[in-house]
Amino acid sequence: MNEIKIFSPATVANVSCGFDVLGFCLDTIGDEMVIRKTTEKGIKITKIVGADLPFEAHKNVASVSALALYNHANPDCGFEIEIYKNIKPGSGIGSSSASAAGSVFAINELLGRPYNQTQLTNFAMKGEAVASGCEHADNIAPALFGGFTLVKSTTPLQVLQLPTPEDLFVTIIHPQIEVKTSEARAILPKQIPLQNAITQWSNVGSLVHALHTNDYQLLSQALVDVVVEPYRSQLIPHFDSVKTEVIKAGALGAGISGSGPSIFALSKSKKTAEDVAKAMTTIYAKTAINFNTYVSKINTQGMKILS
Ligand SMILES: Nc1ncnc2c1ncn2[C@@H]1O[C@H](COP(=O)(O)OP(=O)(O)O)[C@@H](O)[C@H]1O
Ligand SMILES: N[C@@H](CCOP(=O)(O)O)C(=O)O
Repeated sequence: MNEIKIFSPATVANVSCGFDVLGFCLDTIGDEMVIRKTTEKGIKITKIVGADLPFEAHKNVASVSALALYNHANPDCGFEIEIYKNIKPGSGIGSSSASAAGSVFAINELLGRPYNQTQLTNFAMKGEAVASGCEHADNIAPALFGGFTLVKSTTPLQVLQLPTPEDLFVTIIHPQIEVKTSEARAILPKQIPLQNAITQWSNVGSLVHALHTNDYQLLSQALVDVVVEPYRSQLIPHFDSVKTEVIKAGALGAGISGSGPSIFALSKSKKTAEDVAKAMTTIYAKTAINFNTYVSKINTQGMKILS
């Protein structure tokens, strides 16, 4: 095989209580990428459609992660990368991760799969670090493994795959203002009060238990973030109203998707997720802010090979 076309999914990191460790993968939103072998050695970005992103290999996260794998594998060919962006950069639904994870997934396929998902995650984290200033894996892991993931540690990298309850649906609203992950990280405090830490780790444990036991009530109670949300929600206009209205519409809970500005909500059925989308839309429709809404199942497969 000399060429591959893939669907590289959007992801929701943090899932309220799990800053930098929890994430899940989306089904209906994602980029497409075409990667092909070349006789000329090295990694080149040859086409970017849908976003204004750098072509320089050391600046684009897709080539940075691809180079990490390439330098390790030292194959006797090169690769060129085409990126078709559907996930807006700075949206909070893992735009940079989709590129960073997509390129290593595709090159691994073209090389006959020498690396496992954990090794691919490690390579992709090098790209993610260019975008966010930090090697976090909470978007990369669900993009590569699919479903819900928990990053137990990054050094050494250990990713736990969590179960996905059958009826769980996600609603996303993306108000079109850009929040750079690096900036949304810079505003966070370096230390947190002990009582907040206790609340947060009790919620992370409960959320993981709820996924294992299909306990939607516990899941709803656990979708709370007392550590990061109080700071970042100030960057997102109408965040509090959206949260209040989506709960009235039947959502189990809602929070900031990744570093924002997207807001996610989880619901127990597609119908409720669609009602939640209407509630979100009603709020932003009254403002001058452009927005997109999406309803998606959790994608348990992760990356998809299109051809
Ligand atoms: N292939 C790429 N896809 C998306 N963003 C990229 C890519 N390469 C570099 N970037 C940079 O990464 C930043 C967007 O990443 P980030 O702030 O983490 O947003 P997101 O939450 O959407 O991933 C932008 O500064 C963008 O220029
Ligand atoms: N844990 C990170 C996740 C960033 O996600 P993104 O989709 O905004 O890139 C953080 O919260 O900083």
